[in-house]
Amino acid sequence: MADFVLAIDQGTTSTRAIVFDGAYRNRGSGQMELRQHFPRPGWVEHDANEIWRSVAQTVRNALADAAITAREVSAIGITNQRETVVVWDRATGEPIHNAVVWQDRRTAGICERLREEGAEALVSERTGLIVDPYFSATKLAWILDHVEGARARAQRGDLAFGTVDSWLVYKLTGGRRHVTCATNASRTMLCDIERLEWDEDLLRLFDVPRAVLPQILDNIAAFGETDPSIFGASIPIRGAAGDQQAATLGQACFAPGMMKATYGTGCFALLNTGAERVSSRSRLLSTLAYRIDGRTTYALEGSIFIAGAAVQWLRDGLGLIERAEQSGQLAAEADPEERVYLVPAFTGLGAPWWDAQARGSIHGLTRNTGPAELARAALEAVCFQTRDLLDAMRADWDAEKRTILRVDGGMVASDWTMQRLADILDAPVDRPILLESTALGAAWLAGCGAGVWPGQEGFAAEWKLDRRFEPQIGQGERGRLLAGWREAVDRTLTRRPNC
Ligand SMILES: Nc1ncnc2c1ncn2[C@@H]1O[C@H](COP(=O)(O)OP(=O)(O)O)[C@@H](O)[C@H]1O
Ligand SMILES: O=P(O)(O)OC[C@H](O)CO
Repeated sequence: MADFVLAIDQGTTSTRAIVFDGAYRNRGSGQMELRQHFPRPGWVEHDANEIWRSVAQTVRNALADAAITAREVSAIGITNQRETVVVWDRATGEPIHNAVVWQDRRTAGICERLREEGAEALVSERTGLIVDPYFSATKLAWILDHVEGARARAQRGDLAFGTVDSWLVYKLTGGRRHVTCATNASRTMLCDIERLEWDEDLLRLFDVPRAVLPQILDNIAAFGETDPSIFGASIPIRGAAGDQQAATLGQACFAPGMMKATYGTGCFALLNTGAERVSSRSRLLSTLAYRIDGRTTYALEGSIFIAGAAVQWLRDGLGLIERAEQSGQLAAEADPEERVYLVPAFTGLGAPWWDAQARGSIHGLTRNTGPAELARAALEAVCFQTRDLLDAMRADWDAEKRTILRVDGGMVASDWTMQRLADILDAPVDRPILLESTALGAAWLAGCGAGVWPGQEGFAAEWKLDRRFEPQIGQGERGRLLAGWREAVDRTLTRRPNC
């Protein structure tokens, strides 16, 4: 059997497919941008059929690029933007509404009401999440309430709900399978993350009929076989995971205490807490890292909404740079005596603050402040926000452990930012050679499931360091930097966090 494994990475802004060989080398890939629909302020939608077409096309392109046929692929692994909701008609396979994307805030009012009614305790106990429009449940209920006749059809069992993994498995298998993986289920706000079952109390709370829900599978499982008409031969789908969990796997963060952070447009950090489900006192999410062989591994997760997006703002908003990679060089020219802080709350602040109303601010401007100081402030903001997440994680779980952070995503190409990150965290930052962690994680699930790739230990042994960034500044300087950042955040928040 060939050891080629195909990863489908269906992200928020683009869809990618990568063929990996048994040495985890990228042997061919395809990528397509996805159109973003903003029907009203705060609303974000995707066309679910376009998502599917982009997957089918990028897989074909990746196979062609690798010069192999579907017959030579041992297995497919799927990873996806999480929380995004698709509802389709079981008879026709047609979505009844555009996919409502994780960023969509249309159900903010519903969440506010649920919080006022005291739903937070139940939601947090069963799901490890906080009541927020980010997650799937209220988006699903919204579709059922706003598409004519949908609720009655859902109750009759005529409609199916899925996160993007579920939708793709359904399409790939020619409509034969309606399943989801445990990590995606854990983000719906409908799943009990200890029993790994849909929860009756939550279904009642969010008014979701059980008949629309998919079956929950482990991250390595028999998800189905692709319909032979799609790629010319049937390929088994052996793995699936939400994209941040897949990156955790791709970074081989299998041991408790290991942590990864992915720096793309935003940043998502996950700390493996092992078999222990940690309830956060700092408003981090307590979520699934993965579920393999019927055993659940948990994680604490923190999300930063603006990471690389701050660099895009320097480029597109301020015109200070032409290309993202110039940001580090510009930041290095900043006057060390100038202390300028940017709090990039462009769309509110995520964990651990969760202040949706906060907006971005700049502190410490003087007549000497110029492009270099602003570039440094934008890159440092990503580092300070990561420090806030790390502090929250340490407060929640085993403060004694020395954390090593494994990083990936577009921003980690910047040596300046990675060094600053290590300085501000006061912890080493490890950048691997292979930066395709998300796709690799999905491929590993599938390759391991198909028996053509090694298990956790063998895979972890192959994780290779490109460069370790060690902290280089003293405690005094770090303390001054952090104090300045905390003051800037304090002045930006619109409400005090309840932690
Ligand atoms: N050398 C660099 N220095 C700083 N930021 C960078 C660099 N290269 C890319 N970025 C930032 O990384 C982001 C792209 O990363 P990527 O992982 O592709 O994101 P996404 O998957 O969210 O689209 C962009 O926001 C870009 O501004
Ligand atoms: O598609 P990405 O990489 O922006 O990731 C989105 C996250 O899964 C949302 O929770």
